[in-house]
Amino acid sequence: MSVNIPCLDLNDYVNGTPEQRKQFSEAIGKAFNDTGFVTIKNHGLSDELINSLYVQVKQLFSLPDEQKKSYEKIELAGQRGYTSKGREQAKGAKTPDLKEFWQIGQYVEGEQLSKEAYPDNLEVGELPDFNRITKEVYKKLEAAGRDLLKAIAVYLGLEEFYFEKRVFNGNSILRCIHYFPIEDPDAISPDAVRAGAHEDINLITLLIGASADGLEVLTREGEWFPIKAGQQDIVVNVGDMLQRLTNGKLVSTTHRVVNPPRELMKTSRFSVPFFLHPKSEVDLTCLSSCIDEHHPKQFTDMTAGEYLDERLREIGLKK
Ligand SMILES: O=C(O)CCC(=O)C(=O)O
Ligand SMILES: [Fe+2]
Repeated sequence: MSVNIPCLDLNDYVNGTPEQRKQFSEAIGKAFNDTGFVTIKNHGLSDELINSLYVQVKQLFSLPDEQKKSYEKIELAGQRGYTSKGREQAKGAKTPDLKEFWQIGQYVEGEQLSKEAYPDNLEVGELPDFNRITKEVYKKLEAAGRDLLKAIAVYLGLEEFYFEKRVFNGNSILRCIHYFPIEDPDAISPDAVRAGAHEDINLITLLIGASADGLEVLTREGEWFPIKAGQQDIVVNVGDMLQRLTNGKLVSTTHRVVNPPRELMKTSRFSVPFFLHPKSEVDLTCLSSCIDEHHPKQFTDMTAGEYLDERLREIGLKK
């Protein structure tokens, strides 16, 4: 099986020569056409920041369930604060994922946006450093994501800054996930997994190296390919919104997180994806440059907000 997930240097795009920038755009476009996944180095997050993030994330999930549940606001559909075990399942799956998570949304600046689309973030009263560090991580991943979108815009033949105003104050989410220990493997439903096969909803996802293996991507040949954990590089993949906008030219690749082997069942896994979303009112109608007689239009016209709403219902977070 030949799967090539290239590692690209973001510095080549941000500070590179015109030739390096062009090569970066071509390489990310090719990978997104091909597997839908790349890894990125020089993303702007130091090892120290990532280590302190994981220290905080582990502390958060080691709080008693009752305390965590005081931060669970069902009416926010999991978009802010805590989501307890058993609430989210992959689209089309019957059994919920074996995980709990905490979500942080946009720190809106310079304009008034509806509280319905942008509820206030919840702060963890017990862990002031968690709030501070996750905010820094949010901002840094958002900045890296905006640079990646510039390179992607160039690849698509759009103006370099096409995405900038569309993602400014965008509805992006930083999700801190705990895949809890499976104390008794025989007690769980046979089809229960850490994260069932799914595609991400948003434009692109930036995923900080997880604390353990388990992430797998589905190749075009229909085989599952494992992504090694614990690397300093950030894994970046295409989400359904970018696939829609590009009429399928860029592929939103299916991925999942499998359960650990039996001897590691009682261990936790932590991971922190950043889902980069546009503003809710952004139009996701397929770009006309991506439609022709060989590539007929595949998706109905929708705004990002409408699409997000539909998907949150499908995964059980919104009723
Ligand atoms: O935990 C991971 O490595 C991936 C998580 C993921 O795919 C998601 O939350 O959408
Ligand atoms: Fe995902």
